[in-house]
Amino acid sequence: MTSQRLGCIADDYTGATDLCSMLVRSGRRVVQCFGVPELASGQNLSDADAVVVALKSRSIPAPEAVDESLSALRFLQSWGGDRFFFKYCSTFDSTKQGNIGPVADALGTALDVDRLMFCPAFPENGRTVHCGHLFVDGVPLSESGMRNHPLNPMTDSNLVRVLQAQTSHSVGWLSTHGKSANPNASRIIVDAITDDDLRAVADIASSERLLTGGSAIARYWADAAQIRCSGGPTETRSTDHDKGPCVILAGSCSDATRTQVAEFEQTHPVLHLNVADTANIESIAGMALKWCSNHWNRQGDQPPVVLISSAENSQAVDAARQQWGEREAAERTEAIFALISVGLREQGITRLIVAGGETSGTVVAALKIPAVRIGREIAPGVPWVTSIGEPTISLALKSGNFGGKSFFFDALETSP
Ligand SMILES: Nc1ncnc2c1ncn2[C@@H]1O[C@H](COP(=O)(O)OP(=O)(O)OP(=O)(O)O)[C@@H](O)[C@H]1O
Ligand SMILES: O=C(O)[C@@H](O)C(=O)CO
Repeated sequence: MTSQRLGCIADDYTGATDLCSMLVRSGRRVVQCFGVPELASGQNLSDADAVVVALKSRSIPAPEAVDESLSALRFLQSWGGDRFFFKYCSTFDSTKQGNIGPVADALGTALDVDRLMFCPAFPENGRTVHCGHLFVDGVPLSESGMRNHPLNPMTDSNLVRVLQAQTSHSVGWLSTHGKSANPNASRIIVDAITDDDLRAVADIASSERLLTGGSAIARYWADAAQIRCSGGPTETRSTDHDKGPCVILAGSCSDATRTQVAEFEQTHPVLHLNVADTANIESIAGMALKWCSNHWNRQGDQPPVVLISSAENSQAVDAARQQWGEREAAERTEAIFALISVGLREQGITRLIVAGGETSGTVVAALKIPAVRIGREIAPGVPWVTSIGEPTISLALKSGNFGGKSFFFDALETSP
């Protein structure tokens, strides 16, 4: 086995955690950094086989996404990365203005790579690509829930067309079963319906210096490219706060998270925030924190687990948007979750489960967590992680659409 190391750039926080969880499946040591670390930050990444820099670059203007991605690349090169992976969403979340095409092009130029493959498929989570078209659980992307996504509505399932709108390079597609269109194009959407297809794609791409895609291909590619594998994920179990109280913060508006919250509410306390409320955010957060501490003070056999949700149903979200406008309602919600997470840490809480990519970003930023080590997997694409630095906190950061109905119970069962 060679000692090649893998540097990854992910365009969102929970997407990055998803990628990490796939890479640890083969026994790699993986560290996820939130934002581009200072080169002299002193973080010891020397024992990592792969480092994933998580950005929040999915929905920002393309030139900014390019700058941040190139700065992440420079960091990963200085860390010692030999191969590079650009991770975006398995539903190819992007707009006509970008950012998948512009970022991939910029990384390709920086690494002197002419031909780039795009492999978003994640069969285990129902995302497949056939003849260049993306399907979610068998439904064309443009007919799936993604067509209504507030930031990146995906209204075209044909990824060749979607990517072509974002790059001046020619775009084609290729399947591992010998079919292709415009196979000499310099940007290739790769079909994959099963994990066997992904293994075949990984073999084809094994000598590439840069690959782009969803999390699922990354693991097979890392194996095929013989990326260093030091053996065994870092254990996330922390002895001093085992199984203390746990709080779930659900800011995701996805149907999957709503179903998970409803399931959890049947047996556990749930607080539904009213974001439309004109009270100031400090008093809304203060009320939520008081509600939590009341649960800690109750005697019981089990450590208490409670959930705070901001998006019980679409009416609650619509009401907040009507009151504050779309952007301000989201910012207000995020500010409330930020205050709650800081308050919870002051209360000594060391286990947090967060649903939603933006919400996870807000919580991690509020808690000033620079990086995490990856631990046990809860559901495909969602592991427990442990913060690096003091005080240590265990987190599960879930992409809105990930996990089955019982996700929060699964997280508690596998919890450090
Ligand atoms: N009641 C609400 N009113 C307005 N905005 C809300 C409300 N609840 C949540 N939000 C905002 O909606 C956005 C949800 O995005 P988030 O990325 O957290 O979840 P998601 O889009 O479901 O998940 P993912 O991006 O992981 O697929 C956040 O900005 C959040 O603050
Ligand atoms: O690829 C996925 O589906 C996830 O990692 C993600 O990025 C969701 O936002």
